[in-house]
Amino acid sequence: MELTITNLKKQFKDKTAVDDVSLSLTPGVWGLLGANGAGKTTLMRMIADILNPTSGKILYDGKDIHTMGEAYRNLFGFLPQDFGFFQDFTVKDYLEYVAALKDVPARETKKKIDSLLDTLTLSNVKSKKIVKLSGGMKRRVGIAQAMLNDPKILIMDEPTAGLDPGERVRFRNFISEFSHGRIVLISTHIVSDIEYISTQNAIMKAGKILDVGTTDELVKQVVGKVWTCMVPADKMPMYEMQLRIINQRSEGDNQVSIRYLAEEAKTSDSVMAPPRLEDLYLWLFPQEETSEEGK
Ligand SMILES: Nc1ncnc2c1ncn2[C@@H]1O[C@H](COP(=O)(O)OP(=O)(O)OP(=O)(O)O)[C@@H](O)[C@H]1O
Repeated sequence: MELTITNLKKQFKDKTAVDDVSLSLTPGVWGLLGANGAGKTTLMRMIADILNPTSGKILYDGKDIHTMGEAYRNLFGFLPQDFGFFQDFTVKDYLEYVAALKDVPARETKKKIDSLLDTLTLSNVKSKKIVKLSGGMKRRVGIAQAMLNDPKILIMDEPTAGLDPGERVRFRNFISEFSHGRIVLISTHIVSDIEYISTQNAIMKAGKILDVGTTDELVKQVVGKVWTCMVPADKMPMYEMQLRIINQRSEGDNQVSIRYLAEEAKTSDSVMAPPRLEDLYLWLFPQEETSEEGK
């Protein structure tokens, strides 16, 4: 199974949101990383066949997705970033409605919904109206609707936004298990949410794919550029000005341990640290703050 994206472009008036993207998606979890406005949502909407490319092609096992119509939609699940719910529906009614739209066979609907509600810990709110749910619960209902038809291709735009730490861990495990034999593409700002489950990552900047690789392959770019050291707390303002600090933790005794990015050690006691995907992200997107909620 393969989704082949070739020279894909989307032009909005004078803005090129997706600029000549070529990418071959194979089964596994794909992390799509990029700063705000990089073009992730636009790319995902074209893959979901709800936005027409200006030029370029998307082929599913050699067939143009535009010509596949219903057949493509049947093997597809999509969680958009802005999810317009039917707020007055109960969770169960809403999922039944989506299941009918997606042609899930009636005899399988109840079992499928119950199983998703259970996995996404929504069983005890299934009779509640969606309008009454918390943000994280609504997001999980969104994830459930995307998965109702057991999709072979699952595209999720920021699925972990609003999930609490426990929910994120469950989400990661669930997606990791689900991805066998399927293509799962996830965009997120929360790098740690995909770093350990992604088979491959694609890094997007200004409409282009900068790099594609496993987490281990990609982080090689910042080997030798991530450092840790201890500094006196009262010197922190100076270090904050001079260094690209990724993390800091007060260690008591007026000491702060810091993790920073630099071509070479900037203090005599700095120790080189093994890089993480977040380090690479910050190296590539220096102005971008990563949201590490839930950590
Ligand atoms: N319908 C549209 N009309 C005009 N410009 C658009 C439209 N949709 C997106 N853009 C622009 O295209 C660029 C890419 O936007 P897109 O939403 O794809 O980025 P993103 O990587 O998903 O960002 P975010 O993480 O903030 O959602 C942005 O500059 C955005 O303003």
